[in-house]
Parts: sequence; C-alpha cells; structure tokens
Amino acid sequence: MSSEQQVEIRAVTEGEQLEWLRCSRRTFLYPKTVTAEHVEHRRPTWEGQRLTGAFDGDRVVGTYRSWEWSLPVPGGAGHSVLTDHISTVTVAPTHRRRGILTRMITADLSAARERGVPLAYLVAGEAPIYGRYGFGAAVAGQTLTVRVPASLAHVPTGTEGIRVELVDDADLRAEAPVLFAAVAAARPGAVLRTERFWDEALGLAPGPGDDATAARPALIARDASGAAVGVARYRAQESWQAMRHDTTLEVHDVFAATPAAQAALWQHLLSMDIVDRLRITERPLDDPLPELLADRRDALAGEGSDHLWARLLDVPAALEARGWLGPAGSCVLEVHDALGIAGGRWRLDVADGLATVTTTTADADVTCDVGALSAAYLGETSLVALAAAGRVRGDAAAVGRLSAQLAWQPTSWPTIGHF
Ligand SMILES: CC(=O)SCCNC(=O)CCNC(=O)[C@H](O)C(C)(C)COP(=O)(O)OP(=O)(O)OC[C@H]1O[C@@H](n2cnc3c(N)ncnc32)[C@H](O)[C@@H]1OP(=O)(O)O
Repeated sequence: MSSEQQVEIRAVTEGEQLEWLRCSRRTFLYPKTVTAEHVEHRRPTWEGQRLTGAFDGDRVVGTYRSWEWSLPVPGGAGHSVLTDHISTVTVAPTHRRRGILTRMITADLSAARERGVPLAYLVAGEAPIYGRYGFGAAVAGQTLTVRVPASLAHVPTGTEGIRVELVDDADLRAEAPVLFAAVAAARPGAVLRTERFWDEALGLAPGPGDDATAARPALIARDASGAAVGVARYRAQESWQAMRHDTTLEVHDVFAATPAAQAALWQHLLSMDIVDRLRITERPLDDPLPELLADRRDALAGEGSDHLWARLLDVPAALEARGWLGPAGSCVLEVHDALGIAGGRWRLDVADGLATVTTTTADADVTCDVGALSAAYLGETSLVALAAAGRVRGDAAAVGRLSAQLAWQPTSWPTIGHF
C-alpha cells in the first residue's frame, strides 16, 4: 500500500473528470455506473468551480469541490457574505484515515482566506467530520409529519384572497426561481440556487438514465393580482396499488412570500384526498405550521438534524457584514483557531443594528474556539447553550449579552441549493 506522502493533492484536469466523478460516486455508494455522459451532464454545474483530486499514481482516491457563492446572513435582504461553498468531499475507502481530507480542506480554507473570503460552509454528510476543522453546526432543519385530513384553526389575514393552482413541476420554471431568491435573501443560511439547479430540480435536465420528472404535480399560490406568492412541490408513492393502503405524500420545497400564501398552501395540502399523511422535509425550526393546526398533535416533529455547517475565515469582516437585532453593548472577544486562519482578539461594539470590530490587547470578556462562534454566527445556535457545553467561556452576563446580540429572527432556512 502506498503511504500518505505519495498521494498528491491537485486540481483535476478535464481528462481526469470521469475518474474523479467515479471516485466520488463510488464513495457515496451511488448504485449506477458512471459514464462520460454523466460528466457531460455535470459540466455546466462545474463551470467556475474548483475540482480538486487526491491522486495515488494516476488513480483518483479523493475528491473535493469548492466555489465562491454568496450566503444570506442575519440582517434581512441585502445582507450576505461571499463564501467558500464546499461539496463532493470523499476519500476512497481504501485510503481513509490517512489525513487526505485534512490536507484537502486545510489547503482550501487557507486559500479562500487569502482571497479575502470571510466564511466557508457545507452540508455535512456526518456530524463528527468537520468540527475539527473549525466548522460549527449553524443551521438546523426538521421534518414534520402531519395526519391528513387536518384543519387549520387559525389563518393569517389575507389567506382567503390567495388562489392555489395545480400545475406541473416544469410550469414553475419561470416564476419559482424569482420568488425563491426573494424569500431566501431574507433568511440567514439559505443556500441560494443557480439556474442550472432549477433545471435539474424541476426535471428539465435529466441525467443519463434518469426519468424525466417535469410532469410531477406542484402548487403555485397567487395573490389577487395573479402574481406568484407561494410554491409547494410533492411526490407520492410510485404505484397506485401501494397508495390504496397507506399513502404518504412527500412534500418539499414549500416557500412563500407571505404567511397568508404559506397558510393557503397548507390548507390545500392538508385537505387532499387519498393521502393519509404529509411528510414535510427541509422545514426551519420556527415553522409556524403546528401553530396553525386545530390539533397541534396532528403535526409530529421528527428527524431534526444539523443542516448547514459554517466556518468563519475572517472574523471582523464576517461580524461587520451581518445585521444585529440584540441590545447595544461592547465586549472583548477572543477566538482560537487551531488551523491558524481566523484567530485573534477584538473589541466588538454593537449599536443601531451594526457591529464595529477592532483589534485590541485588552483582556477578553468572552473566549471560544472558531467552531463555536461559527455555529452562532447565523443567529440560530445559542451562544449560551454553547457556553453550557463548555465551548464558550467568560462572565455569564457578557456571554448572555453576546448571545442575545448574535440571535436573529426569523431563524435560518435549511434549503437544498446545489447538486
Ligand atoms: C460536504 C460533503 O461533501 S459531506 C460528505 C463527506 N463524505 C462522506 O461522508 C463520504 C464517506 N466518507 C469519506 O469519504 C471519508 O471518510 C471522509 C472524507 C469523511 C474523511 O476522509 P479521511 O481522509 O479519512 O479523513 P482524515 O484522514 O483526514 O481524517 C482526519 C480526522 O477526522 C476523523 N474522521 C474523518 N471522517 C470521520 C467520520 N466520518 N467520523 C468520525 N471521524 C472522522 C479521522 O478519524 C481523523 O481523526 P484523527 O485526526 O483524530 O485521527
């Protein structure tokens, strides 16, 4: 067996992309044969992205993909930071636990910092992997299961003026991306989507061997002027025989410009015939659905999980880029970073919804590792909870105030944004 030192980490050439894709899909236990057609299908997505490979001789034994992408942060629409978006992280089972991921990710994070990118993020395959590299679990998602039929006891004002139309998935192409972009811009941590993502998600660009899915049913909610104000997508079991007995409708990608439009979509979905339950994925932690129901036990929360992991690369730039809802006040914050990328000690002054961050040598009020601050950065994970876990240290009043300052409403939104 070759030693770790013989494994070379470098950019993948066009001619190596097929082996690179094979390595990633094999490691993710993808069941289908990967061909040159799959590479052609992925090429539009890879344009402008960095594809890195770990090579043992001419064999690809590790994959890593990253690119610059904007991420909404607390502060409302218009508050976003440039990020290093990381994906397709794999090391072949034959080459695991020899430091290959460590070499790929530390090189990528350091290079991103040098380019002036203040934040990195990814959606983790498994929770224990990324904490050691300074990532913190920053956006959680939940799956709600709701018995059908169920009725809404409360609806927000204006729900009666919303009309819900049944369309095909493909019919969403013109209107859904614009609506999604507007909704996502105001939700911290919402992974933004490319045009290519929409083509693939709506079944308009099927990969080799994939079924064309563009005719799946979907819903559009429209206001009195006819403008699209909400979208919901869903799929049922494949055969009607299975559906005669016990039918779960998998509902995903529900988003709306207003609470009324969202409630109108739920009203429609909760009253569908031949359906026993809805299984609704990718919901934020503050989803109002249980509050709308006549019997809140009709909605069971389950499968809550970390979704997006964030990693601060430039603490002052990232803290100054976001908005602040909490009380005005100052503290000295010391951040440790074992990778030597983002550590330092700063005075943080919060006032009028903004923060000013300046280097200081004063004693620290609050001290933590970069992973803990990264977890709290998007406003959802509580700094007080991190302190209770021993991951943040300092005077309780200073930690409590910084925790209240970092918190943001509405919470983050666990969107799926790339393939
Ligand atoms: C954004 C994404 O793409 S998420 C998807 C991540 N990929 C996967 O889950 C696919 C299956 N897994 C893999 O391909 C590999 O196991 C990887 C990429 C997760 C790890 O690659 P490796 O090269 O083995 O990691 P490396 O050797 O650098 O490990 C560094 C440390 O992390 C630990 N570690 C790595 N992966 C895991 C894991 N899944 N669970 C627990 N610990 C882990 C190692 O034990 C090691 O710890 P140590 O330094 O204390 O010895």
